[in-house]
Amino acid sequence: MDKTVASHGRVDVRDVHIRFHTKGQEFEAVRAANVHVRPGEFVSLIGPSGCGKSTLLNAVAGFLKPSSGQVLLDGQPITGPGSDRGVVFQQYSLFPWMTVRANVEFGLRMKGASASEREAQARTLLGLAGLLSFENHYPDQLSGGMKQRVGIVRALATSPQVLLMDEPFGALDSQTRVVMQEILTNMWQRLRISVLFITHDIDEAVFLSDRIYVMTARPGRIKAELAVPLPRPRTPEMTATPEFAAMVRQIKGLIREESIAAMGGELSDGGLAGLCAEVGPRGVGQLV
Ligand SMILES: Nc1ncnc2c1ncn2[C@@H]1O[C@H](COP(=O)(O)OP(=O)(O)OP(=O)(O)O)[C@@H](O)[C@H]1O
Repeated sequence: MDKTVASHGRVDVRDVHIRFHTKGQEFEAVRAANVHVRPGEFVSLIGPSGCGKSTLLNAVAGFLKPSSGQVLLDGQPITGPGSDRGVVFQQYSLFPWMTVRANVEFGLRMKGASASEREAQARTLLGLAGLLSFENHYPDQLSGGMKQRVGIVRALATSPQVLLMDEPFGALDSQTRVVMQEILTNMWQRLRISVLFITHDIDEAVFLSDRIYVMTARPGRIKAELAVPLPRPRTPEMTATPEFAAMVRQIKGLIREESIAAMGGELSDGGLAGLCAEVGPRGVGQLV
């Protein structure tokens, strides 16, 4: 379990276009996206609401097929969901009638692992997530942060090559969220699994990631690819460094342009400046 160098888990999204057909109309969600996750790398996708982040992640999960282009895992085309990819969503998806440990063991049971294998794997991962003393609790006895930790542990239990996380901390309060980021970065540093992570939170993306892809407003294209210059292991103190602040500022600027574009023609930069003069600086922050 304690891997230092990952040899599998390379994700290649090559020139992917995703179009939906609704009510007889074609709708382009993702255009010509190229995203790569190297084995053991932590990569985030960030962009304005509705730009196609979840759509792209769903293509990697195998929940939907791109209209064109390729999605590969370790060089093999992804044709559907598989146990080589663990998925964590914002909504907790635990079985309420099962204990924490039974939830974690579920995927292993499906794969035919023996009771002793299941128990050993579940207890190792629950220990890493600081949840061992809750193994016999039921989900409704846990806080939101704990439920999401169980969700992550459950996704990791079958030893996937890649962890796909769609706004996993989006439903948590800001303090819990920060603690969850630390727990996740510590677990990732220990396991070195490849991660593709979606977030709206720029600080979160910078703190966790090796690289960040910034997407444009719809149809989602890759606007920028940025390497995070912070060393590993990451510590909370790093969020107070000039490097961290500079990266956050850079991404904020990139997303701001796209958020304005996503809000349509009625808001130009000039129009926004007029609005800011009326509502004061707090109004600007809310728009970004
Ligand atoms: N199955 C679908 N059928 C039709 N349209 C869809 C479908 N799934 C997503 N869309 C549309 O595709 C666009 C991209 O959606 P997606 O959920 O991927 O964006 P997102 O960047 O993850 O958004 P958010 O940050 O708000 O979660 C949206 O306009 C959405 O309404």
